[in-house]
Amino acid sequence: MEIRFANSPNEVKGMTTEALRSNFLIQNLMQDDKISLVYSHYDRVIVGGVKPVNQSVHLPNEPELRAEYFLQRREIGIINVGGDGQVSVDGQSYDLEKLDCLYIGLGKKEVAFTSSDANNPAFFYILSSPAHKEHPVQFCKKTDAENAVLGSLETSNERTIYRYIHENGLQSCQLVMGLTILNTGSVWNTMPAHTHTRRMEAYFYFDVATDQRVLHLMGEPSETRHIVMGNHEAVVSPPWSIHSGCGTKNYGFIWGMAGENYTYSDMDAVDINDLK
Ligand SMILES: O=C[C@H](O)[C@@H](O)CC(=O)C(=O)O
Ligand SMILES: [Zn+2]
Repeated sequence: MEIRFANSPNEVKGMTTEALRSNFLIQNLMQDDKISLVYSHYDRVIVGGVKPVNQSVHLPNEPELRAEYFLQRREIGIINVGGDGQVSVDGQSYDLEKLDCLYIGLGKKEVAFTSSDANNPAFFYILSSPAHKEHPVQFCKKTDAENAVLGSLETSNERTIYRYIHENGLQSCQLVMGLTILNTGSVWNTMPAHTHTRRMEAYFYFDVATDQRVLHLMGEPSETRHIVMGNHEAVVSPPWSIHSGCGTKNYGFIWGMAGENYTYSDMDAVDINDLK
């Protein structure tokens, strides 16, 4: 598991493209029959990806956690962005089709991931944060998630937001998680942008065509930077940073947060005219 420490806004201002990418961009999350994990010191969130092909892949107990098992003091949200797959939790198996979500609370010991078809494997994106109370395993299909249509074609940001783990959905200690899908012809996410210093956020872009890219925007509203991203890549947004993106074509992304509060709508909006 890769460990990444936090950066101050002043440090980030002076970063080169390469430094921005090595601190915030997470690549190669989906590797055949492997689990990839990055531990971020922003709210101690772990970002990961699992692509089981020919065998089941287990959630390991990472030495850095100094725990008896991964979820001893953590919770985890899982969303499948690939073919049909299964997640088994202490022997109980759950079927996850594309864009279904599973929440696993603190205390569960054995978590394993499998794909139904090696020729069309599941791609599980995972996000884990520290937890202090046990919540049961909860499952949500995309069709059952609370959703809201935002933006317009006129401003190239017509999109549907699906909320899975949140105040009125799957219950957690601090994890908030869902996804956003842009309509054809819309390329902007989260514009107007916002910050929420109470929570960090991570984005994972999916359904980005191989010959297309998303220019992800980060930084303080008056000091924006961009990171060019491809399919199945994640990016960590510090609590003081905007997180927004513009694609060369429409795409989808999973967002997830952890931190001080649990309120999806708690955002400090940034006026487009104030961006620099
Ligand atoms: O704090 C909330 C997050 O930034 C995202 O949910 C925003 C988003 O998906 C969008 O506007 O498209
Ligand atoms: Zn946000």
